[in-house]
Amino acid sequence: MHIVADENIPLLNEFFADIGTITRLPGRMIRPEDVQKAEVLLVRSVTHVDSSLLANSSVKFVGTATIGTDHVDEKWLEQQGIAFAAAPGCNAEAVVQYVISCLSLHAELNGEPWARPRVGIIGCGNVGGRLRERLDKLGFQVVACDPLLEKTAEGEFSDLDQALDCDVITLHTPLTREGPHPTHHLLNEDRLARLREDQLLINTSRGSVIDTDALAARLSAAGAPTVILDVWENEPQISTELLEKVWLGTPHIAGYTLEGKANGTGMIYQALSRYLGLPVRKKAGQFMPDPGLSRMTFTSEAHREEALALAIRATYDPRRDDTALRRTLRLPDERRAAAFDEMRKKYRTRREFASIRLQLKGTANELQHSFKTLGFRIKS
Ligand SMILES: NC(=O)C1=CN([C@@H]2O[C@H](COP(=O)(O)OP(=O)(O)OC[C@H]3O[C@@H](n4cnc5c(N)ncnc54)[C@H](O)[C@@H]3O)[C@@H](O)[C@H]2O)C=CC1
Ligand SMILES: O=C(O)C(=O)[C@H](O)COP(=O)(O)O
Repeated sequence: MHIVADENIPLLNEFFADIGTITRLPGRMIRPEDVQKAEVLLVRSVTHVDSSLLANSSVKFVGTATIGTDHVDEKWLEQQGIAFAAAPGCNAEAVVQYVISCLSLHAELNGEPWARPRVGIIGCGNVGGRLRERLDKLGFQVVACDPLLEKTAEGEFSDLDQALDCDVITLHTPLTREGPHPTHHLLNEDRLARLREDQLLINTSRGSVIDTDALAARLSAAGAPTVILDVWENEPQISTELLEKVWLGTPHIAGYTLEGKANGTGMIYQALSRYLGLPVRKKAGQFMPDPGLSRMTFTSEAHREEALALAIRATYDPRRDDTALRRTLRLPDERRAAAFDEMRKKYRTRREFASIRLQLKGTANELQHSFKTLGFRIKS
């Protein structure tokens, strides 16, 4: 069996070498001639999978090791009888931890208590729903907006305007252009105009959920909100004007923990195995190496806010990725897009909170509860 795969999918050999022969290609460079004789195509978010790529191919199964599926024409695949599998929720935990890190950093730099702001979560699926639950338990006031879920899911939901009125607004919708609640340019000029200077807006969904030109203009006007962007319109050719104006900008890596990426590969391996009628023998967890940082200790002297900030930041500090992305502003225009992709390709090994075991010596129960809620493991 011939498998064509994006070279940035981790653990390709470990999961797929005994299923077929793997040809690895840069995701943005996969061409019709590359897949013509392939039976299986494995991609990440940068490969557009549609009739123009697959019309003359022998591909019978497409897997994307990502949560988002806006790069795949699922309707066309279905019409052609080509099986398709994505990896829902694979890196949801990574994105949640990215947002929590941003919230904690923002609170610390503004000298504000950690759980004070009201957080508006727009899109409450795997990422937003998990974030909602965690922030609720940590004592945040959460305003959840998800018009597609509100009729079926438990819990209270609010409308978009209520979510957009919160101290923090965080976007977790898919990118959609059709249906009753499309998200393309959901945050348009009109909605962006209503945002206030005291608000923080975080986008880890897809760049096109916000209108770039309108956001750049809003950030140049008086009373602009603080903005953190992980995702951008027209990646990898992102707007340098916008990058200069946001508080933090990262190169679409919110989901890039080792666990999140490996889960993505594991999920499409499972789907392909089931499709081929093969036994599912491997799991992402078996390929996880020991983390570089495996233990931290806090004593009874530990102050809750500081201890949480320290542990969160030791695991992930968004300023590091922001600094690296901002460095690309110095490059000539023609090299910037490649540098964006290169940063993602060579992204360091980032681990999740659960990879760290905390030793708590006589600390208050409240601190233990917060650490557990965040997902750290406590050494008893
Ligand atoms: N920055 C990154 O590295 C990553 C980005 N993502 C992006 O995050 C998105 C969300 O991920 P998940 O939560 O796992 O997806 P999901 O499909 O589990 O949840 C999305 C939720 O958004 C809701 N929604 C749809 N349209 C809406 C609208 N107009 N207003 C409010 N809610 C709406 C849906 O009802 C659903 O509950 C993905 O589609 C992907 O584009 C996902 C993983 C990593
Ligand atoms: O899972 C998703 O959806 C994402 O946004 C991915 O984390 C993006 O990573 P790449 O597929 O672009 O490597």
